[in-house]
Parts: sequence; C-alpha cells; structure tokens
Amino acid sequence: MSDDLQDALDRAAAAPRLLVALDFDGTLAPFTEDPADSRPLPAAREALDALAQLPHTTVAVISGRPLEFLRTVVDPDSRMVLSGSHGAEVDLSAAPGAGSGTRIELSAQQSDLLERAVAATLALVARYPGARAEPKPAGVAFHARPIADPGEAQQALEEMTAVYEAMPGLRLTPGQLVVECSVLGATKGDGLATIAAAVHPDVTVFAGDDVTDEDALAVLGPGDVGIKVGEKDSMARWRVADPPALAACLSLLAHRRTRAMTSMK
Ligand SMILES: O=P(O)(O)OC[C@H]1O[C@H](O[C@H]2O[C@H](CO)[C@@H](O)[C@H](O)[C@H]2O)[C@H](O)[C@@H](O)[C@@H]1O
Repeated sequence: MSDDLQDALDRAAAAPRLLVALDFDGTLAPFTEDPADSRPLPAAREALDALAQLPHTTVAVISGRPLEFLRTVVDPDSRMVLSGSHGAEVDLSAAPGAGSGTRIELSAQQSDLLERAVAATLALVARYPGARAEPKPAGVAFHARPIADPGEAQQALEEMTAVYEAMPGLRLTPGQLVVECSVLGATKGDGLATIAAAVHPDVTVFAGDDVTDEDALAVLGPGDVGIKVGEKDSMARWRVADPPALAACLSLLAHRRTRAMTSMK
C-alpha cells in the first residue's frame, strides 16, 4: 500500500461520520468460475465486521448481485447497508433512522421485456457449452467464464451483447467475462448517492474493480477516498493490485478507526 493511500485512510479513520462502501466481486471476493461460490476474503470479512460494530461508522456493499444474495452470503448478520442490482435495490435497515430503502417494482411492460431477455439468454446458453445464465430481479447476466476456449467465450459475449442491443428498453452492463442487461436504468452511483443521503458521511471510502464501479467513484467528493482494484482505467485517485491488497487496506482502516473511536470515548 502506498504511503499516500495510508495517509488517506488515516484521514478517513478520523472522520466524525465514516461510510465504507465496497463492490463485491473482484473487490471483496476473488473471482470464481461459479458465481454461487464467491465469498469475501476472510481478512476482508474480519475488517468489515470490526468496522460495522463501531459507532458513527457505516459499512455498505454496492454490487451488481441481487440484494437477496448480498443478504444471505455477504451479510447474514444484517450489519451492513446493502445495494444490489447495480444500485436498483437498496436496504437501509442497518442504518438506524434511515428508512427502508429502494425496492424493485416492475411495470407489466418491464416484466414482459425481462421475460424475453431471459428467454434470449437461455437460448444462447444452450448453444455454448459451459455458459451460464444468472437471473436477477430486474435483469439477467450471461456468464462466459466457464466456456473453456477464450475465443469462443469472447464470441459468445459479442453475440449476447448484439441480442440485448436489439431489444429496445434494455440497459447493458459489460463486466468481467459477463454481459448483463437490465430493464431499469439505475447505476451504482444512484445506490451510493441514496446511501450517502441516508447516513450523511463526512468521508466516504469506496473501492471497486469494474467499469460499473466508475459510476460510484463519480459521485465521490474531493475529501472522499476512491480506490481502484486492479489495472483497468479508472477515475480513482488510489489503486491496489487485487482483493488481498484491498483486504489489507480494510484491515488498516478498521484498526485506525477502532483507535480513533476508542480515544473519543
Ligand atoms: O458489482 P459486483 O459485485 O462486482 O458484481 C458484478 C457481477 O459479478 C459477478 O460476476 C463476476 O463474478 C463471478 C464470480 O466470481 C464470475 O464467475 C464472473 O465471471 C464475474 O463476471 C456476478 O455473478 C454478477 O451477477 C455481478 O453483476
């Protein structure tokens, strides 16, 4: 971790109200072939558990995953604020007095479009051995990671993208060996803005690895700490190599925040 990032985390740890918001896949959890197998790294989980128990400190996970997955796999103890489906779902129940959040309610037209998108995804999955469909409340993801041949995986992603693009009303989200579509237009920037409006942080720390995380990085202010995980282009001011390096940052932040909150007592 660079000295500059350590300084930024030290400053964040001393904030009167701190929000630590994190992407899940590729940030808290390393990639796995089957999305159902993903889990946060133990060091990251330990740091988040410690942070979530501190006063004036909110931990949030903002992910493309369905909210229900985040509730059951990432935060079974309901200590974190959660945003699923790329910002379309928000559960604020871990933030006292903040209200309930945002639920997905689809119109009949949106439900029909979603049904057609799922059918088109399953049709392509049937043509590419190994490919997988992941249905979501307002969309569906086509996964190419399990396709053995990289050229074939790329071709499958391009075909799926073309199919989604030909269906008016779908919003496309590219990702890491995945292409997703949604019948809603929400972004992770919307999710982070909703959470920040509810918990009023003085400083927000946000980390993410993918192109969708740029929407969240875009709503950070000059005093916030935006961290890119990995090597992709980013507007983030700070960068770490991979999920273990991010877990080390979270451990440091948890340690410093614990000390800051203890000395305030
Ligand atoms: O916003 P995120 O938390 O980063 O979620 C983005 C998508 O991540 C998942 O797919 C990615 O991780 C899988 C498990 O490691 C991997 O198999 C896949 O290749 C990656 O693209 C998830 O399955 C999607 O629903 C998320 O939208």
